[in-house]
Amino acid sequence: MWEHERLVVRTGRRSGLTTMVAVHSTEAGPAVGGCRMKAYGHITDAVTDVLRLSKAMTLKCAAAGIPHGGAKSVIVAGRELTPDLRRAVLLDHAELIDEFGGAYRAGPDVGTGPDDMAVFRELTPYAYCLPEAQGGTGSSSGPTARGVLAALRAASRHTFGTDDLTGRKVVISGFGSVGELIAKGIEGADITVSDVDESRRTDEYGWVHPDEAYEVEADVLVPAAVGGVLSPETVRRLGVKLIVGPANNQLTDDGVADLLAERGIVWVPDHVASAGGVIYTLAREDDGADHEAALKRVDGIEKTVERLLGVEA
Ligand SMILES: NC(=O)c1ccc[n+]([C@@H]2O[C@H](COP(=O)([O-])OP(=O)(O)OC[C@H]3O[C@@H](n4cnc5c(N)ncnc54)[C@H](O)[C@@H]3O)[C@@H](O)[C@H]2O)c1
Repeated sequence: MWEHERLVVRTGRRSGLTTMVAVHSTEAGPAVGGCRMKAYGHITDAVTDVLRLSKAMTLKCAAAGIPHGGAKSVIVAGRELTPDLRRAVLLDHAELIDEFGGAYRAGPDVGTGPDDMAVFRELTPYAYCLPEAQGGTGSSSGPTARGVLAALRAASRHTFGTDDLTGRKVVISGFGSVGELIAKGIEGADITVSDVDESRRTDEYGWVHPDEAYEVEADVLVPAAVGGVLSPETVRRLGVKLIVGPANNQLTDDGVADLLAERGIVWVPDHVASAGGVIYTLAREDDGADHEAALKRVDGIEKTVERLLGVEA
């Protein structure tokens, strides 16, 4: 069933590259969501991604109690763009964002960052997270990681009876900006990380090949790379008790949640665990909250997860 308000796919007049915006819902308020820049095998894969991600943003805002709807945008491009072509496609995309007249407001996502948001701002006011030097809140990775750690505390109390993870084994799949901050924020645990990018390997933590990350016997699994990692097939092979992480759309379909429950594996929905970035950004940039007050709102994810799992306070 078609449940989105709007999907626009456009060939950029400067770059010749395809970009798209999907607005899932503006019922609760203007729709917010990141702009993903990524290579896709086929254009239909990008459309599927933008539709799923925008819907997840509606759920994320609702679970976080934010008066916004969900949207997402995609720039179909790999990492090999020249600086000129990158700028051209960003300007093309900014033009498209602006046509939504504020119904869609963009932030960074995989493949884009604060500098790209500054390029958007040249053509539209509807971009968050500009670099701090330009008056924005910059990367949201820190608040996102903080929100995951808050979710992890509540979920650990539910699963293990304590939020002290000393001596427990934790596997983090995706050792990027959020994954690394999560690793730093977990005290006393035996941490193993995994990434498709071998250059991310470090002596500080154990290392497992990405193909095996979902088979390791451990207490906690933190999906911090890409979506679609929890399928009926992977769930059968999982050797963990708790899953909580920032990757968006972790399940290949909703039925996988039932399979996890059948196996007694606790899973914190990603739209709850990964909301720290959007909570922080909107608190600072829309509501004028200061850094500490915005972080306090991010920490509210702990209470949300307590309620979700029925944890005794
Ligand atoms: N940064 C945020 O504020 C934020 C907010 C909400 C959700 N998320 C989600 O959290 C996840 C991580 O975000 P990030 O900002 O750290 O991204 P990132 O690009 O910095 O890191 C992702 C890492 O995952 C690795 N990777 C890619 N495919 C992989 C695979 N199949 N197996 C293992 N590793 C793989 C990449 O090499 C990279 O190091 C993403 O799914 C993102 O959508 C991020």
